Amino acid sequence: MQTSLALSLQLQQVSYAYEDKRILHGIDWTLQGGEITVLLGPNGAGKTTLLHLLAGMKPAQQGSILLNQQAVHWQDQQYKKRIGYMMEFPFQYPFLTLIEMMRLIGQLRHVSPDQLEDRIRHWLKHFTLEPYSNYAIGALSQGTARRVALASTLLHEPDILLLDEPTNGLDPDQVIIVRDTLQQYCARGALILLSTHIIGLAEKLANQAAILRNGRIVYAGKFTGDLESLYVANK
Ligand SMILES: Nc1ncnc2c1ncn2[C@@H]1O[C@H](COP(=O)(O)OP(=O)(O)OP(=O)(O)O)[C@@H](O)[C@H]1O
Repeated sequence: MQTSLALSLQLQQVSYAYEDKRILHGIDWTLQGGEITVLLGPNGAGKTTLLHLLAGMKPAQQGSILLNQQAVHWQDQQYKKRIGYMMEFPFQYPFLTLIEMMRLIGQLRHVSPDQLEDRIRHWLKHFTLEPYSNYAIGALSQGTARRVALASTLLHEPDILLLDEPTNGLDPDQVIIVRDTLQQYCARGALILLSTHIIGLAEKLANQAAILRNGRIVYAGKFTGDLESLYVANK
């Protein structure tokens, strides 16, 4: 993982609209490496749109995104190499086997051939996916497919992880594994931002929260303990 002591990701006056429908309104917000931040907000608040902008899937229409104080272009390949983005509904080729798909993603993310097999083995073991190695992706349960998506996201060792509702469909054992994995990954200096509707997970996982309502950040900062009250108080 490429880690820098002062990893920071900053949004300055970032706005976005779908045609004439304004979704994000002049967002100013800074995220730091070595921290897990949860992004909370009601359905339609703009969480996924915000993650898309940070992942470089589309450009901010106004404002800038800065990595370590340097503005980044949304198509900057050096920036994208550092990003691991897991979508809410990850695209997976249903006809490839699990191992074939991980090899494909590893190659697309430029993992060197001499490291790729070791990393695949590591993450398959970590997420108890080994028994499914030769299953077609389309035959996996929702929770198993989601673990595959997370393992694939980590293959190129990104130092910025953006995760859209990563624990949807996982059983409690797997939620705990994902939580512990993200905490260990963060301890290596990574910057982790995830959206979730599960307050209990957010409380156990993160120490930073942001609340997005109607395209505006109404709270951003540290929290301890009762996140539900903080959420309700920031309407
Ligand atoms: N491609 C699109 N074209 C037009 N409108 C869109 C598009 N994608 C999202 N929207 C609208 O933008 C708004 C914000 O959507 P977004 O998915 O970012 O919200 P969200 O906070 O992630 O919601 P949820 O919690 O339901 O996943 C919603 O009103 C949605 O309908």
